[in-house]
This record gives sequence, structure tokens and C-alpha cells, in this order.
Amino acid sequence: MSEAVKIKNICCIGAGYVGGPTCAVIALKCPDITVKVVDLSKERIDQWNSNNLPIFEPGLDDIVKECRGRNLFFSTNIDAAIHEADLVFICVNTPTKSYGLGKSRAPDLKYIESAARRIADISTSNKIVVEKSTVPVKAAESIMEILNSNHKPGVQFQVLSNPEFLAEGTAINDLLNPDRVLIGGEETPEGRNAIESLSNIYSRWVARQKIVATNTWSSELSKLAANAFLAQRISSINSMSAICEATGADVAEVAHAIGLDSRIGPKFLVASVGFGGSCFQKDVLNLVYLSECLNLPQVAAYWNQVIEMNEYQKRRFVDNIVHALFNTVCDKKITIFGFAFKKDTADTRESPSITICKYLIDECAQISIYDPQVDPEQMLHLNTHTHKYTHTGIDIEKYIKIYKSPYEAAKKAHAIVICTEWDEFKTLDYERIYSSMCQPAHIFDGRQLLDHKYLIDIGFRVEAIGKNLSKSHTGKPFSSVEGPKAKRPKW
Ligand SMILES: NC(=O)c1ccc[n+]([C@@H]2O[C@H](COP(=O)([O-])OP(=O)(O)OC[C@H]3O[C@@H](n4cnc5c(N)ncnc54)[C@H](O)[C@@H]3O)[C@@H](O)[C@H]2O)c1
Ligand SMILES: O=c1ccn([C@@H]2O[C@H](COP(=O)(O)OP(=O)(O)O[C@H]3O[C@H](CO)[C@@H](O)[C@H](O)[C@H]3O)[C@@H](O)[C@H]2O)c(=O)[nH]1
Repeated sequence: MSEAVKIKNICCIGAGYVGGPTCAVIALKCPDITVKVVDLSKERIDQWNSNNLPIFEPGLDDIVKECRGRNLFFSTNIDAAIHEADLVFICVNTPTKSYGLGKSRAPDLKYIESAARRIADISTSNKIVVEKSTVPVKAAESIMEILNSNHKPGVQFQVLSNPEFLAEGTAINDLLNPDRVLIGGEETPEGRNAIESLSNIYSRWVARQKIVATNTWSSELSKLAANAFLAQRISSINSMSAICEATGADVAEVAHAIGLDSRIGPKFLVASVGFGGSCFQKDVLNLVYLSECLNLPQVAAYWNQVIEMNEYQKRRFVDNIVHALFNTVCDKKITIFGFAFKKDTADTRESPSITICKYLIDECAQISIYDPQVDPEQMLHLNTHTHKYTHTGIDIEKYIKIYKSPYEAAKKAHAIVICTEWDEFKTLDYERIYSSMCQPAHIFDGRQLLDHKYLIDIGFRVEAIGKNLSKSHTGKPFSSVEGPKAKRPKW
């Protein structure tokens, strides 16, 4: 590739949360480029071709409606799309391995490898292959080796790393107005030309100074580093929330106060019941495993603590629920508000709600769940593909009921547990809810979402992450769930 190629045909392998929205935005901004999004899953492709898209993402429907059939196509014909493309995005999943070497930590790269092998098999013309999936450092090298070992004579490949930074729920805005676009490539004339070809696509709507070129390994590591830093911020503020509950400091006030320091900044400091989503845990574990493989155990332990803190936060929250409900939730109806891992998405991957429900089921609670977007089947099975719950063999369907109305979900419940920060939870009629519940009625706010004073005035017993509201009701601070009462610090 002696000069930057003008891209006319793009193939995207993987029609998921990244592939679909990213390609929809590229098609919108580049009407002269044909974009084909392909996937092994016929069901997913059929949904992309229907009025009921597989992903709930604000703003996505309108873009797909505008571009689909014009220059945006969804298909299972993977080979044809690869064959025609000048540039291929690899957007397949890279979940944490559930077997073998690196089990529960290393990313599973089997989907990446199979996509790379397919590209090598099918390609009869030069292609730029863009690794958009999140991968360990040096994955591009493996992709290049697979391509170069299997290609047809005369066919050349360039592999770029172009990690995606969109967050679910705000994906369209993030894609239209990214903080940066990162492109890593080989430090050769061919590598620079490939970077230029991809930059020319993004520069249709992203300012040139926001398109950052690096070497391939920096780009791959920057994606893991960005997610690790973001997850670390949440674990840090969550660790503060435990201190707040034990002392009477208010975590929202602490977050505001520290966020005013321009070196710290105000974003991503909302203490919560714990972070969820398909990326943070997986990518931090990926970094931990990478560090271990590089014989850097201290680095691995440092980042692993981010995950440990997240687990601790979820456990702490549930322990508190059990203690506040007079040390037993057995056979009590507990209502979970929110099953998605954050608002404005129907995605439940690694949602804290799952862990919370499992812990409560371990205590034999009867769980009722309401979420405005999540598929009821997923909630009924706690996002597993079976109704049997883990090692206990518990039949979870016996313990879970799904409701279409928050008011029905809360009827005769002993407690409401806010797990997702959906806006609609802020404006429910809590007086009506209170009068339909078993008394004393409890609310556990895992998202600092509600007006606690108002709820206490209604009569609720309220406990919230990072706040000590005890003076208003039981006199027991949130953190006393640890067992022996937290000791007052000596100054
Ligand atoms: N979800 C996010 O918000 C997000 C954001 C940034 C980066 N990422 C990263 O992007 C990657 C994709 O994430 P996602 O959430 O879109 O995953 P996803 O599971 O929603 O989608 C991946 C798709 O790839 C398909 N696939 C797998 N192997 C294939 C193959 N060989 N040929 C064709 N299709 C194949 C699967 O069927 C699936 O539909 C991951 O590495 C993830 O870490 C995700
Ligand atoms: O102050 C905060 C911010 C977030 N969260 C939680 O953290 C999780 C992740 O949220 P967010 O980062 O907004 O959503 P994701 O879609 O997981 O996006 C992250 O993961 C993506 C996949 O790698 C990256 O592309 C994004 O840049 C990165 O923000 C969710 O459970 C949130 O509720 C908090 O608890 N407190």
C-alpha cells in the first residue's frame, strides 16, 4: 500500500453493541461509503433488519432508519462482505475466558482468531484490518501473523488498532462527539498510510486534532488503561462511601468537594452499588492477567484490588439489607428496581443487580424485579441461560417474579432496592408505594438517586450508599452490617 487508500467499502465483523452503532454512525457521516455489518448470528442480523433493533440505545433507531438500505447493510453473508471490503473492522466479543489457561482472567481471543482466519481465507485484494475489539497488548501481532501465514499470493494486509471508547446509553453521542479517536499502526510508510486512510473516515466529523496516532501497542494498552482508570475511580469513591457511612460524612459532598480540584475533576465519582457492564471487570482482569504474564505481580495485585473493592461493595450492600430487615429476608418479598447495569440501556452483562439477587436468593428471599427496558426472560434467569442457579442448584424461577409495573412489583414488599439509576424511579408515587408495602417499609438506595428526606417523611426507613441516615430512623449506621459496630476513629 504505497499511499493512503480511499475507502469505499467497509465490512464490520460483529453486529453487537460496538459494531452496530459504530457502523451506523460511519454510514451516516460517509454516504459515499458502503458499510456492511455481518455476524454469525442470524437472529441478531434479523433484528438489525427489523423495526426492533437488538440494542436499545438513544438516537440509534433514527440513524439506522436513515441509512439502512442506502449505504448501511446488515447480513450473515460474511464472506461476501469481506471479499468486497477495502477495510475490515473486527468488532467481535472478547469475553473473559471461562476455561483453561487464564480462566476467569484472560480474555478469550477465539472469536478474534476465527475472524482473522476468515479474512485471510476470503481476501483476494489488499485490506486494512482494524482491531476495534478490546484486546491484550500485542494481539495485533497475532492477527498479522495469522493473516500473513494464510493469505493468497500478492494480497497485503495492514493491521491497525482502533479501540472504541463509547459507553452504553450514550453511544451515539460518544460516537458523534468523541473525546478522541485513537489509531495505532506500524511505524512504517505502509502503516502510516493505513492510519491516514482510517483517519480520513473519522475526519469527516471529528476534528483532526482529536485523531491521535500512536504505535500499535500503545493504542492497545491505552484502551485497557482507560477502562482501568475509570473503574479505579469508581472503586475509589466506593471505598470512600464505606467510610462515609461509618462516620456521617456524605459521599456526594465528598465527591463534589474533591471533584472541584481541577486535577481530579468532577466526572465518574458517583458512588454506587458497584460498577457493572461487559467491559470494566473484563478489561481490568485482562490487565491483571497481562501483568502476571509479564512477571509484574505487584502491578497485577494493584489493579486486582479495583475488582475486589467492587465485589466488597455489592456484598456490603446486601449484608446491610439483611441486617436492616431484622437479620432475615427468608420468604420476604424484596423488590429490585432496575436490572440493567446502568440507565438508558437494556444490557445486563455483569449488572450488579445479578449479584445482589443471587445473594438475596442465597438468603431465601422472594425477589420481584422491575426494569423499564430489560427483556423479562433475562431477568427471570438472572442473565444465565439456565434456571438453575450456580453450585447450589437452586431453581431460581421459584424465587423470582418479573413485573411490568413498579407499583405491582412493590406491593406487599418489605423493601425496595434501587440497583439502576433509571430517571423514572425518581418520579414514582412513593406515597402510593409506601401504603402498599409491608411495614416497616424499607428503601435501599444503591445509586444515590432518590430524595431521602422526602422518603423518610413519608415513613420509609431509608439507607443509601455513602450516607448515614440513621438518625432519621433506626439509629443504626449503614456500616454496622460488618458485624461488630464500626469503631469511632480516634482523632
Ligand atoms: N459494549 C461496549 O460498550 C463496548 C465499548 C467499547 C469496546 N467494546 C469491546 O468491543 C468488542 C465487542 O463488544 P460488544 O459489546 O459489541 O460485543 P457483542 O457480544 O455485543 O457483539 C459481538 C458480536 O460478534 C459476533 N461474532 C463473534 N465472532 C464472530 C465471527 N467470527 N464472525 C462474525 N461474527 C462474530 C457475535 O455473534 C456478536 O453478535 C469487545 O471486545 C468489547 O470489549 C465494547
Ligand atoms: O460515577 C460512576 C460512573 C459509572 N458507574 C457505573 O460504572 C459502570 C460502567 O459505566 P459506564 O462506563 O458509563 O458504561 P460502559 O458502557 O461500561 O462504558 C465503559 O466501558 C466501555 C467498554 O470498554 C468503554 O468504551 C467506555 O469508555 C467506558 O466508560 C456502570 O455500572 C455504571 O453505573 C458508577 O458506579 N459511578
